[in-house]
Amino acid sequence: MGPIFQASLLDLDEELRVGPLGATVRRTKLSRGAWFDLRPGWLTGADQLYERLAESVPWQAERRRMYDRVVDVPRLLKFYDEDDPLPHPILEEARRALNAHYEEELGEPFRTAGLCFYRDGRDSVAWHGDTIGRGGTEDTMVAIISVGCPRPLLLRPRGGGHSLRHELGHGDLIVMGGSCQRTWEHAIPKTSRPTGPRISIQFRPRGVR
Ligand SMILES: O=C(O)CCC(=O)C(=O)O
Ligand SMILES: [Fe+2]
Repeated sequence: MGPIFQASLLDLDEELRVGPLGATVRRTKLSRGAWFDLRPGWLTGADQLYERLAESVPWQAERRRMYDRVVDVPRLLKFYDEDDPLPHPILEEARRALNAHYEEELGEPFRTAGLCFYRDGRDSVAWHGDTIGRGGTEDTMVAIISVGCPRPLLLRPRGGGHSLRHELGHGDLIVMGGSCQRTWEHAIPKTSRPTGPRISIQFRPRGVR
């Protein structure tokens, strides 16, 4: 059993399902050919998904070399490669729906699913772009579903500049596209405010990390 997420009362009786995309998706253009799409509340009944993922995903604590030190990665991780069964059928459905909406523009399907578990406000992801694979040299897309407690996702132009802040709430979808991974950076900052757990599910094309 992971950290407790206070289920949103409104959500409790709702069926777990993905909503429509289409005209409900709002695109914001950034500089240098980057953009992001937002679809708040794409997943309804998301409490069930949060609970299942928190309990049943074999979460991994990782350590990474940072210069001359080895440090704990400040979040738990689990990567599902393209042929791995996803840990909940709604994620297969979400990926199919994302592909129906984005595949033509993306030029290939979303295939892999990376999961992150932010246990509390001390967990975070530092400024970065997903530049492994196609994301480093060409336009691509990364689609993220957020469940659990809201956390802000920050975006800033690579090399510095004003950052944009979007609170990603329970069931929300954000898709970063165009040149976003190589010309902009994103982060989930730490916070000292009491913050419950959040799980993010990132769908990416083959090879992008
Ligand atoms: O948790 C998120 O929404 C972002 C995660 C992320 O940027 C990554 O894993 O590359
Ligand atoms: Fe990322």
